[in-house]
Amino acid sequence: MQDMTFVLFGATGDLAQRKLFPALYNLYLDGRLPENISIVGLGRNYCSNEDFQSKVERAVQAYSRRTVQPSGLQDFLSKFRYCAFDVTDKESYHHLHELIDNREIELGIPQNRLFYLSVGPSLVDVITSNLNSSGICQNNGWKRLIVEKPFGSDLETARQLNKNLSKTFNEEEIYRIDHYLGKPMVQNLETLVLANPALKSLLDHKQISNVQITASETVGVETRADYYDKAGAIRDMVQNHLLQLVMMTAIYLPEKITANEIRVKKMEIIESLRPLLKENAYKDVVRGQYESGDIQGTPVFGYKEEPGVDDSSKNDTYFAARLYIDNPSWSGIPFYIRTGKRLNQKSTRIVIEFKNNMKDSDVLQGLTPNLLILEISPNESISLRVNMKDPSSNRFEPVWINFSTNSESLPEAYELLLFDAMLGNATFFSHWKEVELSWEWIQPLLEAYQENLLPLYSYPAGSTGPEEANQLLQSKQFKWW
Ligand SMILES: NC(=O)C1=CN([C@@H]2O[C@H](COP(=O)(O)OP(=O)(O)OC[C@H]3O[C@@H](n4cnc5c(N)ncnc54)[C@H](OP(=O)(O)O)[C@@H]3O)[C@@H](O)[C@H]2O)C=CC1
Ligand SMILES: O=C1O[C@H](COP(=O)(O)O)[C@@H](O)[C@H](O)[C@H]1O
Repeated sequence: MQDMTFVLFGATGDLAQRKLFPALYNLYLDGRLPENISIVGLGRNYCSNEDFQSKVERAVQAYSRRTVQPSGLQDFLSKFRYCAFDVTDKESYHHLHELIDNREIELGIPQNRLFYLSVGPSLVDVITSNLNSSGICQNNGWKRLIVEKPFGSDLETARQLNKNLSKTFNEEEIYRIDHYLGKPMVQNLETLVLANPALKSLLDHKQISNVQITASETVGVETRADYYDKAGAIRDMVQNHLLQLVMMTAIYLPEKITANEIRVKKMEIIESLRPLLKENAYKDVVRGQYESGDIQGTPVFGYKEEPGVDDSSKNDTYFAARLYIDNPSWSGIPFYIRTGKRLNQKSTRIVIEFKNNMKDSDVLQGLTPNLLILEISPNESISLRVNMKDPSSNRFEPVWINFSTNSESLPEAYELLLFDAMLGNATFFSHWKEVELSWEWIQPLLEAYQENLLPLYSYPAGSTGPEEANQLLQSKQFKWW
């Protein structure tokens, strides 16, 4: 891997502490960082380099999945420098430029520059245009930009943002990060069928009755009301993570293809998503907001009582939908997606339900549909549910064939994605076209929200979501798994 400078905007923020510093440390332990790397962290308040390094150390101690090794720790921390920086202040870019140049000379490294924008979406535009005008991007080496989600807040703002970014970076230099694409089980989907010929016949579309994708969380809005109350579940989770999971589930590939071809296949899937009309969206979409309740024995506030949330907020903390992919493979097979905060469990999973052509009869009592469950997080597993006859009762009982990995030994999503961006591999980053097509599908729903065409149902914290989400499936005699 080539030596480089890694510039982290938002180095004092939540994502940097909980995910990015631990990811860099784990890469360091695995010898997967460049031999010489200059890491520059930015935030508005003054902080000495020493204090910043201590902050990084505290983050690594608190959040790394690995035990911190005293031996290499000082060497790792010595790569970090801090620069007090306000994105709107031109002078800040001047100081940053000087610091980047000086460290490159000091370390004798080429002018390869990777910029990570771990800041709110409203700052992305101003940072990239200033990176351009300040000369930081007129370097003698490569440059790359990692942008966090959500990319824009609707179709128009996303298009505008992309137009502005492309004045400074071309498509190959923009890495739109969606950390769900870095989760090892999601990356596995690409080769699951290729590596397991037995699954190829199992995953015959003719045998599948429906697909369900769930990303449920027990946490509430936490300290992010300022952002979340404007975004809601639809922008925070659906436009990006859930639609990416739909694409990754639907592309499963019988043969090995190149990184670029995978992105093309994904685009084809999202392009085939049957559009929803805002007037009819209520038939296929359920949105909800949590009320007070109980999460695993602890009483919690309702959304409107959370700090920073307006007590008349109509923001969605839950979203469920039925969608169809109108291509020859998936035609007529419903995909159900759902996500929500303050639900009864933390779990991200894909469930494939198979058709059950046998009728319950005297000889076939207790039959339930076969299920293939891909558990993505917090644990990783693949399970197949089959029917076995219990000789004592002569009834069929469901049993599980289960394979699970030791999740603690697996790399975290941000580790895999940072490594790929450093290498210049964009396979598991969202191409602009995927993002644009996702917003195109979402846009009528945003309009339906605005025009009050979609009711907002409430659900108690600690439940599985609004009752209306069950009805989405009941009309076809299905239920959520
Ligand atoms: N937190 C999470 O779990 C996840 C976050 N994300 C995305 O990552 C991004 C960052 O999120 P998160 O870390 O939670 O946000 P935070 O609010 O915790 O951090 C925001 C960062 O931006 C900096 N910042 C704000 N205004 C300015 C400014 N004018 N000039 C310079 N720096 C500024 C802050 O620095 P300071 O205040 O010190 O000046 C801080 O470091 C967002 O796009 C979010 O959607 C994506 C997935 C998960
Ligand atoms: O991007 C986001 O993801 C997290 C959930 O991520 P996970 O890896 O824990 O499943 C979510 O809590 C957050 O609101 C959202 O911005």
